[in-house]
Amino acid sequence: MSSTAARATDQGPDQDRVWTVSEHLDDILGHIHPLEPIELQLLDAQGCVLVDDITVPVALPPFDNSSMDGYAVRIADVAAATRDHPAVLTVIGDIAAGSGELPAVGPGEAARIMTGAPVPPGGQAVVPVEWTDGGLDNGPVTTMPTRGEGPDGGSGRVRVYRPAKEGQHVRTRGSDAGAGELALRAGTVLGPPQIGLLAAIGRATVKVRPRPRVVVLSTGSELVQPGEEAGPGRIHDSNSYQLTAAARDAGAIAYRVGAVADDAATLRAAVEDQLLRADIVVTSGGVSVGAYDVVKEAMHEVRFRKLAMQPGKPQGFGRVGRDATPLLALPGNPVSSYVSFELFVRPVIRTMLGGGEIHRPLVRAVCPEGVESSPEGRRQFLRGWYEPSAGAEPGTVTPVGGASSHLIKAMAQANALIVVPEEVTAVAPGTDVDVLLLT
Ligand SMILES: Nc1nc2c(c(=O)[nH]1)N[C@H]1C(S)=C(S)[C@@H](COP(=O)(O)OP(=O)(O)OC[C@H]3O[C@@H](n4cnc5c(N)ncnc54)[C@H](O)[C@@H]3O)O[C@H]1N2
Ligand code: MOO
Repeated sequence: MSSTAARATDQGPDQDRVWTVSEHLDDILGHIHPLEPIELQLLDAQGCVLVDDITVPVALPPFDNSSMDGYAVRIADVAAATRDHPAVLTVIGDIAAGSGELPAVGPGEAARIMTGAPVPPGGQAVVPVEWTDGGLDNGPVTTMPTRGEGPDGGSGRVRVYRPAKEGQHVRTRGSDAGAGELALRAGTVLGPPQIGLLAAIGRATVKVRPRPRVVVLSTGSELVQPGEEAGPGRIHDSNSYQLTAAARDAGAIAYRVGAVADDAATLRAAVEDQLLRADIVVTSGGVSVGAYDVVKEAMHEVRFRKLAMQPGKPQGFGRVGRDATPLLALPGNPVSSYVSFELFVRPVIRTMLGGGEIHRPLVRAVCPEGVESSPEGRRQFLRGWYEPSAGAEPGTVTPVGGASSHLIKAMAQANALIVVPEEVTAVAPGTDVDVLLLT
């Protein structure tokens, strides 16, 4: 063993011990903190966690406004209106959404008003245009005559066929939220409706914990980029794509770095180059016991260990560079790297985000087929297809493909991981199992 390799392994009498999944996760999360808040433009804050309570600065809506295209009227004027005996009112003008100057509606008068337009002084209710003749003196209409035809539709008067109640079709000032009311609580994850609310109350920016920036590097001289021909003995680099997509899915900003060849100096330089834009570095491959295990060779700050899990036995974790950026070194087998991401990298991203769920949901489900064998002493994560049940009963889960960690197609056909505990070596058909949901 070279001196570099000696430093790269957990030290002491314990160095060959096998770590449990939770010990490794706890060790990692013990070094991870939510990122420092920053002020972001609204759309850049999507999916981020709000740092402060946000209050409504001015009432929402800010003024009484119409919820219908119609006529602003006085109640008394239309109280006795019927189809046979309509109220006939003088139309004094148009009020469009955005109007600043409002005509006052006096007795016997109506103002044509559009949805969202401010209700004018004197206007006590809005009668929808469908309750009127639209000013055309030809019975009820279904739409308003357009602007070009004049506010009164030609006659200067409108016939109203139904009475209206005070405030009918008027959305009052503050009916959504009053000034000073709590709009969003600190800790809220900003989804589309929350971003809409912030915009509605006039906020252009908001203080949130930013998305962690994850740099994904794959290692291996056998790797060829998709789109290029894979020559003899070579394969396409799928891990860097899968892991970058997984990082985005977890809420991170992810940068995929093309595969780095199995050369320690090249890998070290590539990692150091990336540190400037990384809150987390994820590598795939090069962590086992082979002669070309480059991550182990290059990253002396990383502690490499064996975990009691399958797939995903070899893992590394350390902090690199001036900012002690966390680096998670995942095994290269495609299923191993993805399962490791879900178990270890996703919680790191979610912890840095500072809110929301850290882990994928874990449910119980019946496994009608059972599991023929599972290695003793290792927690197995089998790929599965989970179907929820219609009622309160547990759903079902069916294994997809075998246990081997090169089965990329089966992984892509699964939506869950069946968790078989360390002490269980077989699952009888029809037994309940733990299932980690991946969607
Ligand atoms: N003698 C032993 N050999 C191995 C052991 C062991 O304990 N003793 N552990 C096995 C296990 S478990 C795993 S997992 C792998 C981990 O190996 P590495 O992390 O060093 O990964 P590589 O050797 O670089 O690659 C493994 C496998 O995955 C393919 N690969 C790698 N990168 C990619 C990528 N970006 N896209 C697609 N496929 C990739 C690579 O070609 C190999 O087939 O070690 C076992 N060996
Ligand atoms: O642990 Mo390896 O990750 O089984 O293929």
